[in-house]
Amino acid sequence: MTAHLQGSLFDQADEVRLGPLTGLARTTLGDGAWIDLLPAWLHGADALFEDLARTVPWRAERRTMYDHEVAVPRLLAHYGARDPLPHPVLDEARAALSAHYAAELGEPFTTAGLCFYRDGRDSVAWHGDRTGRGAHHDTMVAILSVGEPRDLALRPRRGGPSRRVPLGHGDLIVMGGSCQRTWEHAVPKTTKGVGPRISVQFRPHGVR
Ligand SMILES: O=C(O)CCC(=O)C(=O)O
Ligand SMILES: [Fe+2]
Repeated sequence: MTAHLQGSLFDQADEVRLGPLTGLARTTLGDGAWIDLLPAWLHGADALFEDLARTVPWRAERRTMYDHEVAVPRLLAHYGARDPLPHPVLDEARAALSAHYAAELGEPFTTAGLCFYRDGRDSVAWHGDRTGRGAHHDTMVAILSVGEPRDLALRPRRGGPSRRVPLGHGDLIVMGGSCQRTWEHAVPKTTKGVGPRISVQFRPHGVR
């Protein structure tokens, strides 16, 4: 009896599953941009972190900056629309997001980009996801975060104060409207002792 109870409690804590999206709350940023937030959408986020850290074929990339080749300060992986995602709960997350935003977005989320921030020195500089259609069209980028929280910073492109949203442990943020065009986002470096974080970014076709 006792052993059974312990077993089921352990299973519950370890179970990786999504909650409902009903608690999503929208914040209007201005210039047609908004963010939707849902803290702790994913239960068992630590277990998913461990699984992704171990099983995803992480790539360390290098980029040319001016005339130097520098290491990209995070590890990366990318899954196209037809690639199997590295954990079944990510397929569920993509389907749930596609269903929830179907009317507003008008198309499904298809691709998944993954970033692994090993410690506070890993980061992503200010940018918008506007290599593709995000440059000219309203779109959405949904990000599920597991591992230790890191701040996602957001600032208006035309200038003005930035805001920071700490994201980790199964939190969901969706950047929508003109956010990729009129706002920029970043994961700033930090000298605080922070543990590793993995983010999963779901995007529609042609948005990068
Ligand atoms: O890790 C994050 O939450 C943000 C990543 C990001 O902005 C990107 O890969 O375009
Ligand atoms: Fe981005």
